[in-house]
Amino acid sequence: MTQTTRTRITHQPHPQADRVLTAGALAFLEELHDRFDDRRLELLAARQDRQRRLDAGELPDFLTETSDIRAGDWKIAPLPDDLLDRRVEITGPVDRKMVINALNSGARMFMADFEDANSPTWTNCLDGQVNLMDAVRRTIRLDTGGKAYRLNPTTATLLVRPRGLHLDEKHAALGDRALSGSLFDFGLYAFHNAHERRSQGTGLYYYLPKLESHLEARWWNDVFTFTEDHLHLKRGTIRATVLIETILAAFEMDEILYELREHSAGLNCGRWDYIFSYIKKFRTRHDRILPDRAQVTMATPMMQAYSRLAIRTCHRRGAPAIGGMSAFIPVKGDPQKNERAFEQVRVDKEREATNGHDGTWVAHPGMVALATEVFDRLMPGPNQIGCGKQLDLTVTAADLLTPPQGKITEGGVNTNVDVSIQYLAAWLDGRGAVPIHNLMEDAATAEISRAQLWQWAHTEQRTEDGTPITPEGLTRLIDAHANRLTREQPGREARIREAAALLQTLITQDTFEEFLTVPGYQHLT
Ligand SMILES: CC(=O)SCCNC(=O)CCNC(=O)[C@H](O)C(C)(C)COP(=O)(O)OP(=O)(O)OC[C@H]1O[C@@H](n2cnc3c(N)ncnc32)[C@H](O)[C@@H]1OP(=O)(O)O
Ligand SMILES: O=CC(=O)O
Ligand SMILES: [Mg+2]
Repeated sequence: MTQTTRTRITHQPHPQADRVLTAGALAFLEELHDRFDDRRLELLAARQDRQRRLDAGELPDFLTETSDIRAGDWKIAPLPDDLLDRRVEITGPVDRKMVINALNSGARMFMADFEDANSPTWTNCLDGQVNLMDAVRRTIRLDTGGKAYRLNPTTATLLVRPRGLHLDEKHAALGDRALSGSLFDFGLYAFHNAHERRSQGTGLYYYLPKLESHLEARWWNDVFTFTEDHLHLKRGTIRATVLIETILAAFEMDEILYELREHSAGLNCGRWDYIFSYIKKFRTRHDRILPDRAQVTMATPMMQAYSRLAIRTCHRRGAPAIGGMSAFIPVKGDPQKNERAFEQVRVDKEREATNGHDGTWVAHPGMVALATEVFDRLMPGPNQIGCGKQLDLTVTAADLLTPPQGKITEGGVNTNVDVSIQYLAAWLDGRGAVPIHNLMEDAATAEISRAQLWQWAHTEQRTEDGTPITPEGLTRLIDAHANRLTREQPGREARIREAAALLQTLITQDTFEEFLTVPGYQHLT
């Protein structure tokens, strides 16, 4: 254990810790912690209070106390030039090779992810900061022996997604409290890159994950304002796109934009966490059960209402509404499956562009050209903010809350077990995004799988053929899948058993775990 200013770093030194955890950077993190961490914990407690009310039967609705904000005529601050055209955004973990590949991918934007796509090991989190510092300075390189990675002359604009409010950085503590993962990721990127960014004529651009209310947006806005003052940055140097990826935030889109209006760069439809949040918030309600994960597509009325409302809300406020991630990725060695994957992505992107989204997300460089072609064809200008689409739309609470029709199938149950074990095993290995059955899987998609298993077992659902879904039955299924996976993946038995044990606890315990990454983090070094 080493003592550095007031912050205790409780892990063996990272080889580049001297670059990242400088005295100045730690002092800044301490300022953020002292000013904002009590409020963060209060906001997390407020989430629990809200959950208790939902468990008692309350349903979300648009807030009465903020109706003047929804009715009012206001706009977010004008967008900087480099955030006007965001037609294709690639996302990926903060791994060095991925950062270079994503910046070179031809996408307009790259969201470097400390959240869903990152397994927050100490190494990954500190490596990520080093990689971003080098990317901002354009010195990032990698030689793998077989290949030399360098930045192209033209690269994507960088956006950074810090961890959500629920995650701690357990390797850095102040007093008896771990630092907030959000403030750690946000603060280090801001501290090390603000002045470089300013000298390059641009700003610090972020994505904010998993917000559940406009009060959480207010917290982030206060963090931004303090940071700008502290680092002597002009107001609005920091701009953030908020992911609308919880069912509760869908009822507060205007309010979230309003709170962040000096710092906003719009909203994004984070569809996977949105589905997870719907399951989580209504976990005990028999009238809100979702069918198999594969059936909850963006074409369903509930998901269409959410995406169209995001577009309408953003465009009334001069803000971009970015679409979401199709989980289809290129399929190697099977041209037919590959063609189907591209077709799925094409349909998804055409739906988004036609509805009025101003850009979209792709998971893989192989999908950049396709998504760009769709948006070039259907979005002639840099964005669709003034296009008038969705402006006459009315979305009711029922539109957002009515679950899509569909079935729970034996295949759906098996897929959820299989994907959950495989993803957890990868995450525990330090990989936060992986291809499984030719789909991109990350923390958000895996959350859907494990949350469905808990909900189906605890609300006594049956598959379409009448088989009851029970904790005991799921335990047997987890064992069977774990046995098969250990045979298929020699050398990984211990990890697969660890993942299976974690999954079993998550889905058989009486209480629903808020995030799988919270107990999972206890297993990570
Ligand atoms: C719900 C949400 O939050 S979505 C946002 C969070 N999720 C993500 O960001 C997932 C991003 N995608 C990925 O991580 C990856 O595409 C995966 C894990 C799904 C698949 O990765 P791989 O198995 O490595 O794919 P594949 O082998 O086809 O990669 C081919 C090349 O593309 C690169 N690549 C693949 N995906 C990406 C990406 N998102 N960004 C940059 N480079 C990428 C690989 O590094 C590899 O490079 P190389 O040829 O130089 O070695
Ligand atoms: O972060 C994105 C999502 O879909 O979840
Ligand atoms: Mg998400």
